[in-house]
Amino acid sequence: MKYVEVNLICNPDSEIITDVLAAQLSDIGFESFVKSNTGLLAYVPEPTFSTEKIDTLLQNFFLDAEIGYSFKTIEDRNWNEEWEKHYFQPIVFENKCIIHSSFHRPGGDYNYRILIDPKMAFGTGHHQTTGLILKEILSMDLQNKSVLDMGCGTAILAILASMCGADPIIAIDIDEWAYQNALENVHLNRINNISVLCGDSGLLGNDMFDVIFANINRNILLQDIPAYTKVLNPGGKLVMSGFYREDIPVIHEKCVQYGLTYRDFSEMENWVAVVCEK
Ligand SMILES: C[S@@+](CC[C@H](N)C(=O)[O-])C[C@H]1O[C@@H](n2cnc3c(N)ncnc32)[C@H](O)[C@@H]1O
Repeated sequence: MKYVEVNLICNPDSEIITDVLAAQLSDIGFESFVKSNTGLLAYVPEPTFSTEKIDTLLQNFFLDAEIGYSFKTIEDRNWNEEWEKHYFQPIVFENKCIIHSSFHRPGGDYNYRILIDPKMAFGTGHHQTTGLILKEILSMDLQNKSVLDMGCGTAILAILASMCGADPIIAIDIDEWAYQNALENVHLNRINNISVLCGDSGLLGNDMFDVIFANINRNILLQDIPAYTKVLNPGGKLVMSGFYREDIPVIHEKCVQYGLTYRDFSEMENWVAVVCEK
C-alpha cells in the first residue's frame, strides 16, 4: 500500500510538542513517526490521509506552538522499523542500566541491560517520566517485593524491577497495542515472573503489592489513587509520574485523603515523580 509522508515543522521543536502531536495524529490514522530536525515526519496509509483532519487537529492543538506541514506520497516500507531506528537510541541510567533495542549492539559493562522493541508503545526510557521512575527503581531495595506496574506501556519499569529482584510482578495497560508489546518485551528479556494484563484499575483486587509504579497522567491517577491504595500493603510505596510540578498539591491531597504519607518527589524538566507510603 502507498503511504503519505507528512512533514510537520514545529516551532518550538520540543519533545513534548512532537510527542503530543504524534499521539493526536495516531488518533486520525497515522501509523509511524520519525523525529526530524525541525519537528516530525508522520506516515499514514494513503486511503486514510485527509488534509481536513490534519487542519482540524492543528487548529485545536492545545500546546503553544506554530505547526506547518507539507506532504508527499511514497512507497510502502516497514514503518515501525524505520521509526525505531531513527527515534530510539540506547540510553544509560546512573551508569548501571542501559536500555536499547534488539537491533542495537552497544558495548559497556552495566548491571542491567534491558531490551525494548517499542513498536508504538510508550516506554523507551527517553521520556522524563519514565527516566524518573527508572532512577527511583535503581535506588530502591526491591528484593522479593511484589510489584504492580500500572500503565506499563512497553513494560520497561516492570522489567527493570524484575532485574532488581522484585517478585512477583503484575503489569497492566489499558491499550491493546501496549499490552501486546509488553508481552513481547518481557519475553525478549527472558523474564518469567511478570504477568501482563490488558485493562485498567478494575482488574485490581485479588493481589496485594509492596510497591506500585504508575506512570500515567494526572487525571487517571487522581481517579485511581483509591484503587491503588486498597491493594498496597502497609508500609508499601506508591510511585507515580506523568504530571507536572504544579500538579503535586492536588495529587498530594488525594494521597493524604486515602491514608498515604507523602514522602518525596524528583523532577526532570518540570515533569515529576512522587513517592508516597501507606
Ligand atoms: C506515560 S505511558 C507510561 C509507560 C511506561 N510505564 C513508562 O513508564 O514509560 C502511560 C501508559 O498508561 C496507559 N494507560 C492510560 N490509561 C490507563 C489506565 N486507566 N489504566 C491502565 N493503563 C492506562 C497508556 O496506554 C500508556 O501505555
